[in-house]
Amino acid sequence: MLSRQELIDQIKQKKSFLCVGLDTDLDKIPDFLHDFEDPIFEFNKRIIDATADLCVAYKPNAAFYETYGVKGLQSLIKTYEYLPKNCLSIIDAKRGDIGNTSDRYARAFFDKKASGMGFDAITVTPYMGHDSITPYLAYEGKWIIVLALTSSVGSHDFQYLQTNEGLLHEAVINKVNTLAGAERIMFVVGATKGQEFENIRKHAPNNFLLVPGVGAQGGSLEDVCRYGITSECGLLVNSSRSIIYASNGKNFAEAARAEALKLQTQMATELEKAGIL
Ligand SMILES: O=C(O)c1cc(=O)[nH]c(=O)n1[C@@H]1O[C@H](COP(=O)(O)O)[C@@H](O)[C@H]1O
Repeated sequence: MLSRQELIDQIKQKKSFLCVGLDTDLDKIPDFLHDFEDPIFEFNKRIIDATADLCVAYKPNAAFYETYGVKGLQSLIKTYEYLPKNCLSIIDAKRGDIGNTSDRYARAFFDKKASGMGFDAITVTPYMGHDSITPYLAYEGKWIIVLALTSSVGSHDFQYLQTNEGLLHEAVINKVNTLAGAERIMFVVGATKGQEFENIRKHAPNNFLLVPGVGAQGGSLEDVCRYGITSECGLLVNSSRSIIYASNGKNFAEAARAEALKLQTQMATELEKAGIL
């Protein structure tokens, strides 16, 4: 489990705020891996081995495992076990439900004794309000990563609606920040929303932001950092497909490392520019 200070220390040590997304798809992994008993785990293991010194977080997306039923869950549990302890482990589950159900989701992903998984952090949707978020806070030291302004095309459908408390995503950030401090709460802000980070930082000056959308979705790391980076970095930038599917040949792990290294090199420059290194 990584505390906020430990996460910041890792970022400085590795000169990286990269999160590698493990959106592992049996249709996209190299053919030779299908000869293994657990191709998903074999793929993840090699990606992790190839990138662990370049990133500070891993984010398996639950959908890519649940789609394969029991076997997929077994691959997810093995992947969780394999994740390096000096990296933040994020389960991208995007759950949201009434209190007692949220408590079960929290237990499923946070309580290793119950499920075999003890992730450090979970992504949560805020739509059902505070009682859909507080059950996760009962798990001491775990992070809750709340969707605020997503990278999706549909983000305009609801997230920019004007409310009495400002734009809906602003209201989400303000309300959720009353539930717990920045050592427990992060927000998702899509990299495709580079121009929005200045405003987001007005509402979330201290929170870490999980920023997906660099790579396959076209978001720019430079744009994100222009207003998103803080004196403690405050960013975890995720990329999934552009790293893990850089090649589908025998060299896929080396190709993934090369892509991760490109991002890590840019991140080191941004950390220096911000005076963090
Ligand atoms: O919560 C997320 O991680 C998330 C939020 C968001 O606004 N946009 C977004 O793309 N994601 C996730 O981030 C990952 C992005 O993957 P790539 O586009 O392949 O880098 C996927 O697992 C998405 O589900």
